[in-house]
Amino acid sequence: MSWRLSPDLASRLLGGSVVAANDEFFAARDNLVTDAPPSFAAQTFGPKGQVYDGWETRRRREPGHDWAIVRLGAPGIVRGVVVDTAYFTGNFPPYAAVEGVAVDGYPSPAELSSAPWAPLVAKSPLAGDTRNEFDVTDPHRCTHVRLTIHPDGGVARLRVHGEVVPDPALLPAVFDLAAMEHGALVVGCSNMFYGPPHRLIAPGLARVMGEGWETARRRDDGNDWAVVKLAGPGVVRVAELDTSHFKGNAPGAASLRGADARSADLDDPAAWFDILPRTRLQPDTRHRFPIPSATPATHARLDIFPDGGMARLRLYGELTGEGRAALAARWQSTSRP
Ligand SMILES: NC(=O)NC(NC(N)=O)C(=O)[O-]
Repeated sequence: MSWRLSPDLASRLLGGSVVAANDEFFAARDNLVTDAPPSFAAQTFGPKGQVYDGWETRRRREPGHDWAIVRLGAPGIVRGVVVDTAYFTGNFPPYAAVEGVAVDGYPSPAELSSAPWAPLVAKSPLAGDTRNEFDVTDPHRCTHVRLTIHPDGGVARLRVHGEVVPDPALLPAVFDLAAMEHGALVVGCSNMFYGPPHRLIAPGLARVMGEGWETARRRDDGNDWAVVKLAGPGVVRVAELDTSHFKGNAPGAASLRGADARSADLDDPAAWFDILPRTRLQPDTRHRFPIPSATPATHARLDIFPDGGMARLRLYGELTGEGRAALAARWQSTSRP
């Protein structure tokens, strides 16, 4: 799978935050991790100048560079970075570099400044008003990244795509096996006309309909679906199907099935067993269902009938012993020596 389809670990959707920057005279650093695409309205002048949806520093009058530090929403391995200079034309930085570091606990900006930063993207030329994409090959996990721009200017968004690597010490016995913040991933869906399916597994409650997964109206006899790769092999105990905010467009019913990719081919329909049989849903409701099946799954498939929107899917359960051991090994193997 291309890193472009993997979660943006820096995004506010996952809880990312721009914890420090040396300058943000023209436009606030916080905008770097806004989940929505950047926007622009010409001729909108505030007291400091033209208003930009991004991070923008003042013009340097002495040599140097500007920087911003992002705490990722979840620790993870970075596979690709987008330095998006959307709408910055006469004021984009000609060069940028990105570094990463994994720090335990909750470091202050001062502690981060002396952390052992490692290069993720070497100092590289940027184009203005462009999604500047960079592959990253460093295999170690990061908790923070630092964007450096040379010498100054504006960047609309910093996207840090990669794989979440959850800390096994922080996972209780029963947790949401389908949560993005625990390393789960939406690996396929039938339709995402109005909203991408990864929002189904984002942290917290959706605040509006636009924060959920929504398909187009179907005009055939089929139904829409999404498949989630779970945080690890586990047994689902309680499923939450949340149709919050979908009032005129909630699915009429849904079902959940599981499969174990370690022993079965996911393309084989016989691989899938019932977690929740087809069940009627109500609009704008957080439904919770106890799950009697004790069969471990690595993947879960949500079918909605026939189409519509879902705010969240939560699959609370336990990892198998093997699953927990695999997460511990991955945490170890992604540590920087
Ligand atoms: N017209 C501008 O965008 N000028 C300046 N930037 C802002 N935000 O006003 C600048 O010097 O980069």
